[in-house]
Amino acid sequence: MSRWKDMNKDELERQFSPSQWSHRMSADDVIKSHVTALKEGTERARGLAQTLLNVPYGEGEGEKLDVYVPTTTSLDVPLVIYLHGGYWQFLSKEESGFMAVPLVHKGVVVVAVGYDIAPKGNMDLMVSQVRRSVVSVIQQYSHISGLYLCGHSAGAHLAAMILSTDWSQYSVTPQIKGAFLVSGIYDLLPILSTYVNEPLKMTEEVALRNSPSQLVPQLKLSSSNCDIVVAVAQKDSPEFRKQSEDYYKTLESTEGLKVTLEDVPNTDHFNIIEQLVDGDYHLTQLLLKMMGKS
Ligand SMILES: N[C@@H](CC(=O)c1ccccc1NC=O)C(=O)O
Repeated sequence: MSRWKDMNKDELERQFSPSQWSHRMSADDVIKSHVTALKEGTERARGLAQTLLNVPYGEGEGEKLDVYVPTTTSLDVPLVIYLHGGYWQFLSKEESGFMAVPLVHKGVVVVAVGYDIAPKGNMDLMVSQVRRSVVSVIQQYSHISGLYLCGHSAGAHLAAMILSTDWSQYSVTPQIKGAFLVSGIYDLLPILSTYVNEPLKMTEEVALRNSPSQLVPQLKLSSSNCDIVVAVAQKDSPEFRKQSEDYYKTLESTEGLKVTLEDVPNTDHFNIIEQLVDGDYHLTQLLLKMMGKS
């Protein structure tokens, strides 16, 4: 029996307000500091790496991505696609290149994908956009040695939706070697009646068809060779932690999937991802190891 169904609206909204659970700062300050950290990290990456900014992956104004390119003579060049968080209604690719410095330094291409956040975009559109961005990336970068995904929060949800795609409707079938799902939401039903859904305006039907927890059979068909890391912050709220634990358990009990749960000590919902600017951070090391670049 899920706990969220027994909660009143206030408690549910508290559980799904990550900023209220930080052990480091007040709610307002942790969000301000998060945006600043991501912006500064992205500016630094744009200064240090070669970049291709605003590359279109579709016809829409918001269907653009940024590429951070390593200078390397190696033939073994993995590529990681980063999907930003922000509850499908905040942030953009403009502050999503922050993780590129340590990765590009090790010879990894980093792609930060933009998508139309709410209220401009809705859930179906965002999922369709990020799926098309993956197709576009593999068409443009056919020489890479491996394709990886990393997503934070709402971006981890979108990454899990990519892993759960029936690619028969697309021109190519991406082979995703690994996925890093950081502090994600995998069951959208609990947020339907909260403030998070106000700009999204999801119905129950929309929430169900866009919940990775409902799509595990498709994930098994499409992504059976993918290494999946489900990472969660020690200081994430109990309901956020439950989302990761439940999704991990469902994947883990599905035969043929390689999945690990990383409970990252001393982190909250925000610095669990911010620290990817640091090459020595546990998750950076794990990501590099997954790509054979540590
Ligand atoms: N109301 C949410 C806001 C939030 O999640 C957020 C806000 C701005 C930028 C990013 C956010 N979340 C995750 O990246 C919270 O309580 O944290």
